[in-house]
This record gives sequence, structure tokens and C-alpha cells, in this order.
Amino acid sequence: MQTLNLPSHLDQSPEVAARFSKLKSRPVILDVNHLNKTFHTHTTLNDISLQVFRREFMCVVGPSGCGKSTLIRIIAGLETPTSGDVLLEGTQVSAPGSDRGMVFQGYTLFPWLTVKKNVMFGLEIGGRSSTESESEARQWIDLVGLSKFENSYPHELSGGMKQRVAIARALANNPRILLMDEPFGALDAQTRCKMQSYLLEIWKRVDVTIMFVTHDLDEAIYLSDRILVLGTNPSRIMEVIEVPVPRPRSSSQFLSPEFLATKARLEELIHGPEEAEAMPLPKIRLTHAGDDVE
Ligand SMILES: Nc1ncnc2c1ncn2[C@@H]1O[C@H](COP(=O)(O)OP(=O)(O)OP(=O)(O)O)[C@@H](O)[C@H]1O
Repeated sequence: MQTLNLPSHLDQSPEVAARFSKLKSRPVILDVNHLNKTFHTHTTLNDISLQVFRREFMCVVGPSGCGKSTLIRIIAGLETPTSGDVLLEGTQVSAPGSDRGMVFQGYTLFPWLTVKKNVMFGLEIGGRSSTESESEARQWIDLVGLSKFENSYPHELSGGMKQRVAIARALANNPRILLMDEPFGALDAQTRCKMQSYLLEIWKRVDVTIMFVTHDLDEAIYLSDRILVLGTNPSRIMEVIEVPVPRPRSSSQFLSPEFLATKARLEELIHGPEEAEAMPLPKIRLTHAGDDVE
């Protein structure tokens, strides 16, 4: 078998290295300190500490059950840690707040409200007048490219369009951080690719930091500045990878040596020997000896 001769994922071009030094010179927006979460007797998060910089795009990956959603839910204030704390711009997170926007995999729009009313909802709850909310909602709907659909109802939109509305609605409250938990997980592959490009475009135009949970390693590399890799047994941070792929990103980079090297490292961390050992299949055979497919 021919093996690819890949560079190390740690190799960075001068251009990429300069971008990371600029990123790290920005203020820390999110500070996670020695976070632990135990459900009954099961330790889901164990001593997780990390810092995210302002306007950084960080993806969170790891095997199923490693605590990705739990981490995001704690940052969102939807779950309380067993110990440790989360600071957003220096303020301790203890409950949900408008400084954090959330987009989930399931479509969470109100089906009885139009696109415009869905986006206006949080603004009106936050105390804005109807006129103010309407003009702000229009601006966000414009940003996600759905002006023509502002009077449509969610059932009249495709899955990708619904998620664009969900992004507009989350951004309308001017959150400091956007927390996205598998937001494109239910979309078909083509729509998913389009949504990834839309999201990068939106992120470039808004002063917001993004934490994005995904199972899709290509998606993580395509979107991220850094990738947080969580592991299980024991639960821990395995690595924080600085993605060496230059920006602006495009699908033509999927086969570039930097992209493939990062993917190989992620595969090694997530699907390495540890996972295979953790879940061995029982040696049961339901076919006749000699009737092998390989
Ligand atoms: N409310 C809860 N009560 C009890 N256990 C929970 C609760 N929420 C999460 N867990 C457990 O914590 C562990 C981590 O769950 P979590 O959903 O955070 O993982 P994940 O990495 O997001 O998984 P997946 O990739 O499959 O979505 C799992 O074992 C899960 O069963």
C-alpha cells in the first residue's frame, strides 16, 4: 500500500504562524478553569482548563460521550459544573445570558412565527421596542442572506435556511460568544458544505467568538483556528491543535498537505488504538468458514 508522505501538523507557514501570534495577542474572552462534571458517579469532564481568544473560531471534537455537549452546556449556563468555573470576559457564568448565543442541531425556531418574528423575539424580550427590533432583525436576516424570506414560516424553509435563521436569531442579541452544538449535523452533505462557507463569511463580518461542536473532522479543520480534542477513559483534553491551513479557507484545500496532516493527527487522537481497545467486538461469526468477503 502506498503511504502519503505528510508534513507534521505542527509545521506552520510564516503566514499561518503570524496569524496565530495575532490571535494570541487578542484578549482572552473565555476562561475555563479546572472544570469537573460528574453525573451520578460518572466523571464526564475532568479538570478541563482552556482559554479562547476574542474572535477565535474553536471547534470541539472527540469520541461520542467524551463530554463535548456537556462542556458547551456548562459554558451556556444550562448545566452547573461539579467544580471549577467559567469566566466570560472576566465574569463568572452561573446561568444562561444574552452574552452567549446558542445554535443546536435540532431546528429550534418557533414554528408559529415568521422568520422576522423569530429573529425579533429575543430582541423584544430584551426590552427593545417593536420598531427597533424589526429594523435590527432585518439587518441580521440580511446578513444571513434571507431578506426575501422574512415573512416565511419555518415549515416553508429548507433545513439550511432554518439554521441560517437560527444563527441570525442567536446573533441578534449581540452575544460575545456563539455556542454551536452540531448545528449542521442534520443537513445533507451538500447543504452542510454551503453552510460551513456561510458561517465563515458571517463570522468574518461580526465581532463574535465561536465554539462549535462537531463529529466531522473535515468540518472542524475547515472552520477552526484551533481544535480542542477531548478524550474519554479518563476524560481529558488530549490536545489543542493549531490548524496550519491558511485563511481564507476553500474546499480546494481539503487535499492540501496541511489539511491532510491535521486530519491524520485528529484520526490518530480520536480513533487511535485506545478506542479500539475500549470497545472490542465479541468474536461471533454468522457466516460459513471460507465464505469470506475479504
Ligand atoms: N443530564 C445527564 N445525566 C446523566 N448523564 C449525562 C447527562 N448529560 C450527559 N450525561 C453523560 O455524560 C457523558 C457525556 O455526554 P455528552 O453528551 O456531553 O457527550 P458528547 O461528547 O457530546 O457525546 P456525543 O458526541 O455522542 O453527542 C455521557 O456518558 C452522557 O451519558
